[in-house]
Amino acid sequence: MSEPMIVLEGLTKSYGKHRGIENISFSVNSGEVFGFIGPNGAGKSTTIRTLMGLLKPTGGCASIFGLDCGQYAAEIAKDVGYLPSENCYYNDLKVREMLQYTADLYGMDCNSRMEELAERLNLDLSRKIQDLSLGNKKKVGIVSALLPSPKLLIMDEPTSGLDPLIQQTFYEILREENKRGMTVFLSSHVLSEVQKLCDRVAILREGKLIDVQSMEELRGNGYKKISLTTKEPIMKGFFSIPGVANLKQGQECTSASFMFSGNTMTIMDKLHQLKLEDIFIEEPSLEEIFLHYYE
Ligand SMILES: Nc1ncnc2c1ncn2[C@@H]1O[C@H](COP(=O)(O)OP(=O)(O)OP(=O)(O)O)[C@@H](O)[C@H]1O
Repeated sequence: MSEPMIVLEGLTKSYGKHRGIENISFSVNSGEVFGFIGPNGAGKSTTIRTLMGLLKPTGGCASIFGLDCGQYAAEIAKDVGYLPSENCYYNDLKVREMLQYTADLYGMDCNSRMEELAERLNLDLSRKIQDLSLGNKKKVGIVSALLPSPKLLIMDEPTSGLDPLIQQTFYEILREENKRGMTVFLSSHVLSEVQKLCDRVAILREGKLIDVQSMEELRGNGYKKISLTTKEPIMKGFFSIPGVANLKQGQECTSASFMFSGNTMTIMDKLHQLKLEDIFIEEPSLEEIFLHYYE
């Protein structure tokens, strides 16, 4: 069993009267790719900034590498690559100079890695930061976080603003780095992204942790998505049986879609009673599995 690399215990941060995050507890193991997911305003950035020691918690505590995040922020930062949700750069610098500055901070010679990452992400090292598009600025942040080959990578919404092809390259890079031993903690409000990359995911809503699940658990919860049309109207309450969720019926009552988890024979018996015109039984997307968390 691998050691926890990040531990949050009852972590709370309020901004005066405004809620930030409340009583968040979970841990991220060494070697994991861990997703942190929630809609806008859920508290992802607040949590990450607290982990980086940029915000002081108003309750609870957090540690990275066994060190308290507030007290040992500088010590921790030596082994962490961090991509904030919004980056502030020295606009006058060229991309290469900016990245060299990062390498110097870590006291490392990262030239060949800089060239390689920039080439893969299609980032022009000779341009001035101020002339870059938002997406290209994001790439500077990504390269900067990856540059020192940190033990732990913490990224806040890394792919927002990146075009789909570059996103794919970014996912490849993360997978390779993870194989070589880098632990990854990333926040996102895009489930498909988390689905592609992560081993486990923490689900956040309105500042509170709702659940922590492995991708296998999420996938293996047995839900099937069933959509059907019938030749005759379906009676009201026909699908009021255990295991049916998110039922939606058409106005004419000749179509229905729902999620089902339970005994296959029970639902097959039910379906058998209908004069079916068409039926689709599919694996639901993560979005659909997650829906009930946010309803
Ligand atoms: N400096 C601040 N002062 C007051 N309230 C804040 C401050 N920063 C964040 N909040 C509040 O804390 C809550 C969590 O915000 P946070 O930015 O952490 O969420 P998020 O999940 O990262 O969302 P997004 O994806 O939109 O960045 C929100 O209700 C937000 O309004």
